[in-house]
Amino acid sequence: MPAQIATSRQLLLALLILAISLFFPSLLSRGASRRLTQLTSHIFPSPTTNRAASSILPTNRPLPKMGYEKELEVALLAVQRASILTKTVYSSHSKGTLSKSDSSPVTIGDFGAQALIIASIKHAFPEDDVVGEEDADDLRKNEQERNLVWDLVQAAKLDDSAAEDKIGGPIQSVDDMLTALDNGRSNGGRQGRIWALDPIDGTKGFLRGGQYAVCLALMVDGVPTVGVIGCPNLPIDDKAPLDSSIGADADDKEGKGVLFGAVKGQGATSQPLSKGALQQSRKISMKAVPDVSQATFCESVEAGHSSHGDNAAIASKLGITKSSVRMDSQAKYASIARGAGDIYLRLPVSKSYEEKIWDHAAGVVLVQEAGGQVTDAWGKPLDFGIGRTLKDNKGVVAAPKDVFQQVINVVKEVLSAKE
Ligand SMILES: Nc1ncnc2c1ncn2[C@@H]1O[C@H](COP(=O)(O)O)[C@@H](OP(=O)(O)O)[C@H]1O
Ligand SMILES: [Mg+2]
Repeated sequence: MPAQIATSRQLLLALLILAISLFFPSLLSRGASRRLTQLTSHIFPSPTTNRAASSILPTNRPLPKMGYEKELEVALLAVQRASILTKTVYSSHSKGTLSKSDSSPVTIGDFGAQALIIASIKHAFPEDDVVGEEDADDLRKNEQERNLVWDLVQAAKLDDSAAEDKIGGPIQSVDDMLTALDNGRSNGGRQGRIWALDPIDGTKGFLRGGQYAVCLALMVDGVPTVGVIGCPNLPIDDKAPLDSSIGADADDKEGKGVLFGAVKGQGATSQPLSKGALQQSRKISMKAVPDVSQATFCESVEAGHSSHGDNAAIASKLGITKSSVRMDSQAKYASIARGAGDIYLRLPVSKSYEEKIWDHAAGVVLVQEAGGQVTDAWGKPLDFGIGRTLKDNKGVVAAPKDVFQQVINVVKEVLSAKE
């Protein structure tokens, strides 16, 4: 009761000061103005204020519902279903690999997962655009490959029929499958709702028997807003230690498969990536790093994707003596978001390479919502609104907010020394 009286008094006081500030702004001292901000933020807490506090202190309370519930649910189910397909291909001997025009590999798993996810999005949100990594050109030319993908697409189903219905049920025909694949050709942009999809991120890891991820993000007016990542080969246990074996022992399926989700302003979660209904998710957050020299940093397995030499120089300047954890795909973002690792370094190898939006959008939402910060290697915000690539950015650095500045200063030092 006394608390209620105090709150209504505070409310009256805030309204009074607000009225003065509107009609007689010059009468308001800086102190009164600060008090007004404190009072209003206490009485009407903003989602951002809540997020900053909750990202440091993990809690088991359910996340507040503040919009994008349907987008998150559809994305989680779509990624869950596509992951069933990718797991089938992962465990089969032949992965139907083709070489793309940029000589990077693509498998029947990439095509099948993209078709399933885009069909789900178009069922739930027919007006939305999709920037997908793949298209149907190769499948239209290659009947054998097309039939293999069609078999996979028909076989991948969620156990829960209500969940299947939410994402539109099975794709009805080969033509519908090809159309779904081709619906990923959007050029992206700054306006409206655009999904960024990487059906199998870390294809080289997928082929090697390492980590890979099914990644989907909704961007609203160029801002990554919903992010979902399925990691079939990561341990379910958020607290499982992250060491160099993470990218190598993926054959052992016991206790593996995680589905991560995040919505801007609402925090990030993980849950097992099983075939059944979505499970109770756990809130995840980045680990506090009181001493950066004790941090665990992650980098690509592929030296062609991120400069191992520059990453090592940065780690050494930060006093980090532990060797890096190398793993493919956005499993790196997911791993630091749940506090298994701390820092993700992706220093550019080639000056001309433009990072693709589908390689980062989902991971960025996850890390930001878990209490981290992500920029390019020069500390510039990543601009997802200029098209299919991050053409105004070079490289990527992700770290907990508390140590971010310290890390980016060293990254810039190492980059400047090379200029
Ligand atoms: N020269 C390069 N520099 C940076 N990234 C590159 C690259 N060549 C390819 N990539 C991207 O690196 C992604 C994999 O990242 P990682 O090394 O973190 O696993 C690839 O995604 P796909 O595997 O979806 O093609 C591809 O888009
Ligand atoms: Mg990728």
